[in-house]
Parts: sequence; C-alpha cells; structure tokens
Amino acid sequence: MPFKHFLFHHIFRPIVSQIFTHKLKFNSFLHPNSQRRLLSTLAQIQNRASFAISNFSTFSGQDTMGSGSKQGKRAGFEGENVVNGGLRIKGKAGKRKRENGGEKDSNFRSKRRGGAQNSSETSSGMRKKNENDSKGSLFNGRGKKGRGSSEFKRGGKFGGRLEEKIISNNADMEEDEKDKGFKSFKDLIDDEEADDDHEEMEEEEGGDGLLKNRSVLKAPQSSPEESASYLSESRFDQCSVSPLSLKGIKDAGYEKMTMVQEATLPLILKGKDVLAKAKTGTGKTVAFLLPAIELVVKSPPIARDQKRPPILVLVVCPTRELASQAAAEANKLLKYHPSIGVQVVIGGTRLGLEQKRMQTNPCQILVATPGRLRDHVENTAGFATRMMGVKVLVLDEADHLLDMGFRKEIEKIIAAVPKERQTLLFSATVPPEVRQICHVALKRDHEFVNTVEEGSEDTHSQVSQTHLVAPLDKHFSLLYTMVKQHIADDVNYKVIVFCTTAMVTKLVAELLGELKLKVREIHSRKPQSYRTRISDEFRKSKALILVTSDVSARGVDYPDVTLVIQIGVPSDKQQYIHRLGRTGRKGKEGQGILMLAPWEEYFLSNIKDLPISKAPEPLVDTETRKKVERALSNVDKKSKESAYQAWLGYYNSNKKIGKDKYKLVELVNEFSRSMGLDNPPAVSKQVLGKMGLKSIPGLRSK
Ligand SMILES: Nc1ncnc2c1ncn2[C@@H]1O[C@H](COP(=O)(O)OP(=O)(O)OP(=O)(O)O)[C@@H](O)[C@H]1O
Repeated sequence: MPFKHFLFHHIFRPIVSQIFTHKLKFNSFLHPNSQRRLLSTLAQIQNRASFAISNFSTFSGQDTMGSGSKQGKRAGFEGENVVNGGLRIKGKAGKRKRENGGEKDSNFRSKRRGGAQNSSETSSGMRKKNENDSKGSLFNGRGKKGRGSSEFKRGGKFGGRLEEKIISNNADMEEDEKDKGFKSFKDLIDDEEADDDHEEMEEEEGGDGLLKNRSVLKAPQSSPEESASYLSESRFDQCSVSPLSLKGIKDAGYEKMTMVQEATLPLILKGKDVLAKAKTGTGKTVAFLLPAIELVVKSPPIARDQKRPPILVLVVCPTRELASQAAAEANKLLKYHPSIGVQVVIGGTRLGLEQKRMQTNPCQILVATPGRLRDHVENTAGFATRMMGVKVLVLDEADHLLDMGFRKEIEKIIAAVPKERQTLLFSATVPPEVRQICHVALKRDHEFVNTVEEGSEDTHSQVSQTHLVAPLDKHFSLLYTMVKQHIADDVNYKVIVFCTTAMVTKLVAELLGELKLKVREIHSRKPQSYRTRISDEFRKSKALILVTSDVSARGVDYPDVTLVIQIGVPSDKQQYIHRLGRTGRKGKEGQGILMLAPWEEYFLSNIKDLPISKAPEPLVDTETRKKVERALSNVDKKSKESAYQAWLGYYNSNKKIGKDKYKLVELVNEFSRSMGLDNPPAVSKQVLGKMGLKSIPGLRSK
C-alpha cells in the first residue's frame, strides 16, 4: 500500500472521524461561534478526507459518493447545479460569510454580482422576464436569451428547458426512530428529549469548495404579484406524464403545478439527482412522488412468479405520520395504476405483520421510517435483495435525515441500495452543514433547486409571526388566554400547540382539557394506532386544538391550521420553521406565536432574519389566573412528575441552558412551581446519574 494511502486510512481518517464523532463533548468548552467554526471545519476536513480517500481506488468501504467521485478534486460540490431564483455568475463563487438564511445569501449575491444587478427591483424585473422565458422554454421549447447575464440552454425531454448560470439563492423529531442505541436511557427520561440544538454553522470565507464553479439553473419564478402564490402557471397535462397518472392527478384536484413541482419535474424525469428546497406546504410530496411513479410506469411489470420483486422507489421519512401521509398521497396518484403497489413500513407496528403484508402484496414503492427500514433490511428474509432493485431513493425532510441524529441509519440505508440510482432530497430547510454532507447521498453533479425567492425568508409572508417572553409561572395562564382569544376571533379555529417533550405535551393537553377546551394530543408515548386516529381526526376537523411534540413538526399536512403556538425553546431554527409551517399551507394565511421564558430569549437571535415581532403580552385577569390554577390542581400528579423529569432532560441537553447545572436546577424547580407543585418531584438516581446531575443541590432523588 503506498504511503499516502496508509496515511489516509490508518492515521488521518480515524483521527478526523474520532474528533467528529465526539465533537459535542469537547465542543462544550468552546464559545458557540468557535464551536460552529470548528464543526464546519471538521465537516470540511471529513468531506475532503473521505473524498480524497474515495479518489484512491483502494477505498472499498461505504463509498457513497456515487459514480462521479473519481473525477473531482473537492468534496461533492464542485460542478453542482443550482436551480433557483437568483442571478447569474460564471466562474468561481469564492468567499462568503454565513450569517443566516436569506441575509447571507443576499450578501453573498451582491458581492459576487459586482453591482451589476443589486437592487431587488432589478431582480424582480428579471424574475418576471425569466418566468415568461422559462415557461416558454420549459413547455414549448421557446427559450430565449435573457437579458444581460442570463444564459440559456435548450433541449431535454421536456420540450426544451431554460438553463441559466446564476448564483445560488441561496428535535425533537420523532425520537421513536431516532437514536435507537440510546433508547433505554431515553426511555427513562422521555422518548422525545431533543439531544442537540443544531445551531447554525458558519461557513468560513473561502476554502470550502462549496460555492465554486457552480453551474446553476434558473427555476421558473413567479411574478411579484404572484409571489404569495404557491402555484405556477404550468399545468400537469402540459408535461410528459403518463395519461393514467394525469387522471390520478386530476382526481386529486390538482391542475396547475406548484412552483417546486414545476422546477423539479423536468429534472427528475431526466434522471438527475436533485436537492430541492421549497417552503412548507408547497407540494414537495407530489414533486418527488409523481416522477418516481413515472419511473415505475416505465419499468417492466413484476412477473407473477417473481419471488423477490424489486423495490423500485424507496421513500424515507423521519416520522411515522409523515411516512403514512406520503404513502396516502402516492395511493391517490396511483388510482389508475392498479398494477403499481405502495406500502408503508413504520415503527410502532408489528414487524411480523409488515413482513406478511409485503410477502402477500409485493410493492414497487416503499415508504419507510429509517429505524423500521433498517429492521427489515436486517431481519426480513429476502428484503435486502429487494432493496437492491431501488432505482429512486427519496429522502424527505432531507436535512433532518442527514443531520447527526439520523445520519447512521441513512448511511446504512444508502449502503443497502445500489450505487447506480437516482436520489432526491427534499426539505423546506437546507442548512449549510447539511449541504456539506449531501454528497453522502447525492451524485456530485446533482442539481440544487431552490424555489425560495431571492431576498425572501424560509417562512411564508402571509403567516404573521410574534414572540412573547414571559416568566415561566405565567406561561399556562398566558397560553389559555391566547387560545381563548383566538377561539373568540375565529369560529373555524384550528390550533396546534407545540411543546418541548412528550411528557410536557401530555401535561399541557391535560391542563387545556381541564379548562374545557376541545383538545387532542399526539406524541411518541401514545400508541401508533392512537396517533394515526388523532392525526386523521385533526386533519378533518375544525374547532379543535392539537397539543403535540415534534412528531408533528415536519411535513404533516393538516389543512387550514389557523394558529401555531410554540411553548419553550425549539431545538433549532429549522425546527421553528417547520413547526410554523403547519399553518399558512397552500398559500393560506396563518399565525404563529413563540412563547419563551426570559432565559430562553437568546433563541430570538437565531431567527432574527425571520419576520418575527414582539407580541403585546395579553392581559391575564385574576379570575383567569385562578381558573388555570384550579385546573392545574386537577391535573394528575403523575403527569406533573413525568413532565418535570422530561423538562429537566430536555433543557439539560440544551447546550446553552444545560451548561450551568446549578442554574438548570433552579429553572426546573421554577417549572415545578409553575405546575402548582409545592415540592419538586423526586427523580431516580439512575436518571440523575445519566444526566450528570447526581450531586446538584435542589434535586430530589429516589
Ligand atoms: N399541484 C397542486 N395543486 C394543489 N394542491 C397541491 C398540489 N400539489 C400538492 N398539493 C397539496 O398541497 C398540500 C401541501 O403539500 P405537501 O404536504 O406535499 O407540502 P410540503 O411542501 O411537503 O410541506 P412540508 O414542508 O410541510 O412537508 C397538500 O395538501 C397537497 O395535497
């Protein structure tokens, strides 16, 4: 083995991977900015290390780089195609300093544009023109040369397509799937402790190779007056989709494509790998399902005597609700394709039942949550063989699936499907650290489609966002007052209240129930059958409140939600955006309120680029306060004890709040008093030990 191979395999790579794996431990000594820089640098080093290694033919492990990995010199991003609503640049993109979502992108753009087209007026004018051009070229093959910087290529299956060189425009999740290895401990405290607040990383100026030499494609854009609309002007029947799929689409009530569907469909039909970012509730599910179905339509039918028919399309979703929903959407589109089957495999149901179902009813499309999928790969006879037939792999909520929580599962899944496949990554949020590791799943020449318009935030402008900072002991009565006020204002109210953990969710639901509000709860401690039932009920209902943990944060499509309240600090900015995205779907209006305690106020700086303003504190009269106190006294003591422990676990794992354990204990005891408990509940020694809180005064152990 040449010396440089030895150096990479046995010295450099193990060291980097060890550092990366244990980053959280030594990170805690550093200032947050340094932490971010360190993580970013490590990610870059690791990308380079693995890429450099993959360039050597001796690397035979999990080469997830795809077929192009041997050609490039940098990790995964050179030559990436970006589709979005920006302006063009040729050559190297060079340096940028990451601050946050939209801000940094516009900074970056104006830097690179060199003043040629800096004003938003210019860009919207440009967008309007491009919209017309793109429509022509996309569907009629009438692409024109754009003004100044636009550069169009024509051709492609889809009747000619606009291509433009432009600049990038650039949980507590369902823990029943996440971190399986830590399940036993997590069970002790709460299934849904968010283990990380994934803070935004900062991209260092230059050197990362991320933004250099991008070939960038222009997405069709809406005109300014249309910008609030999620729909494009293009109809499904204008594109090369099979007549039977079109019938299904029509029956589902879809006529025009949404912006993200219009932008991604031609690329996916052409066989490109795509990373797509589009705001919440704008039809991403159909955007990946429809072309995936078309691929199945074009594949040879399953022979009746085929023992292990291949799975052709694999969709991976982070939560059970989302997987079930995606499968339901697939079934709608498959209405006139009786020979194409879709099945869903999710945690919380009996593995044996799923195995049987798959045997008797083999499907070409499988929708799964990561943990259960791995179970099948490892324990279901013939399943691994079937996975080797996968032609399209979809990672829905890709940023979350690729972050540290699910990363291992996803790597295993990727290793179980063929390297020669098409991969699609969709999400409403694509933070830079996730883009840095996209090469884990995508080919190097993938297209980045960004339908979030230049200068616009990742949230919807038609959703009003406010924050309220108030002492913990006021939170319950404030929540009640706000909800009551909202109900009085809107008879068709549909409210979602997000809480930090499953057990806090349970407590809040019980409290609102005691206060005679119409309330339902969903969290990971509820059986799956219950979760499905409540989810279906809430989808169809009006005049109902859903109190939930982050199992409902991403992707779940409840129509007409009028208000989203988030109590307590969300695990990160992305989670805030996804939770808020349960309202304002399909261009509708909505309202979001984030309620924090004073010591959680720091989080507002993470979302400072979003249009969130300070809410006036609602007046809580004495009668209301007393009513809430009485209701609290009726809430089961056990629920309070569980909420106390879960709350402690959640904030203990928060990098900022959990750093000072003495302060943390003061805060959890404040929470205890806010629930009306005279004495803080005792927590088992084992749990306290695992949380590293054994000797902290103020905690009672049992
Ligand atoms: N072309 C279309 N026309 C009208 N409605 C559509 C169209 N495509 C999808 N929808 C509907 O839009 C709603 C939102 O779609 P979907 O849940 O896929 O959004 P999303 O972008 O994935 O949201 P999230 O980011 O929250 O996951 C769904 O009710 C879906 O049925």
